[in-house]
Amino acid sequence: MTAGSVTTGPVVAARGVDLTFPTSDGPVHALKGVDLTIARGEFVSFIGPSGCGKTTLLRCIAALEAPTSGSLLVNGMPADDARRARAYGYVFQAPGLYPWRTIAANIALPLEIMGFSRAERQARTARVLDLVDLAGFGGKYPWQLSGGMQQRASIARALSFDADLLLMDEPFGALDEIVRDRLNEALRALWAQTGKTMLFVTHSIPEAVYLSTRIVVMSPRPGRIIDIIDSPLPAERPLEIRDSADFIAVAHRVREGLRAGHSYD
Ligand SMILES: Nc1ncnc2c1ncn2[C@@H]1O[C@H](COP(=O)(O)OP(=O)(O)OP(=O)(O)O)[C@@H](O)[C@H]1O
Repeated sequence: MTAGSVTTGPVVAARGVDLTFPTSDGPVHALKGVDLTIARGEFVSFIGPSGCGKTTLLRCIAALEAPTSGSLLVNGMPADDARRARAYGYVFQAPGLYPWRTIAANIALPLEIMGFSRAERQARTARVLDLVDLAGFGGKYPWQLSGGMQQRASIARALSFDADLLLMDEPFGALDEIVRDRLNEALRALWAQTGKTMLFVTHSIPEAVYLSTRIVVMSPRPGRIIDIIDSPLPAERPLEIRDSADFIAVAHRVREGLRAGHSYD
């Protein structure tokens, strides 16, 4: 068994999840009535305008926020228990690598905290560096790597303890389009190779459509799900698939959902 893994049942089961933040300007309804079931091995993207609750939903799954009401199970257990069982790796928009540590030492940090032996840390670090195509860069410092390579290193760090679930909050948002295309291809390959469940927040329609087996379209005030699209695209996805009729049709449906949920205020 890998960290936090279970063999059956959904990875995420959310029923009527609401989250209201009390603020000095009154309550903010970050999430309202979220119902969502995510099966093992899915690649699910969350897309929607700023403030629709994408990050809040990911943070609830990670037990970094607690819903105000509703039920949320991760690997069949309360999200808090799943966090303690190290059910997930989390990748943020900024790579968040410590500049005084080498790439390998950054990746090994969670393993150090978890008490893995030195030999095990080295073996795992080498394996995940290989998975993100950074073999040979472990001895470099973050500033010696491009932005795209740094983000791959942060994905490697999230993979290092082999959780079955990867939560990614706009990991490629700050990168230029060409680098982003390459990382999208690499992430699909990584997903196919590892079979992990991936939850991915993005503002980009092409990125969501290219990557996902399902796309969750969200809308703000209150943050809610307005559409869930099963992708008809094949597993094999060269970048040129973006010119196909199926791709364009899904992108169109996502855009329509975003437009319907947009209040223009
Ligand atoms: N800790 C907090 N306290 C008060 N309000 C919050 C807090 N965290 C989020 N919010 C509010 O909840 C709503 C949802 O925020 P969230 O960050 O989840 O949206 P998002 O869809 O991820 O946005 P973005 O695309 O800009 O990252 C927003 O109105 C936000 O201002």
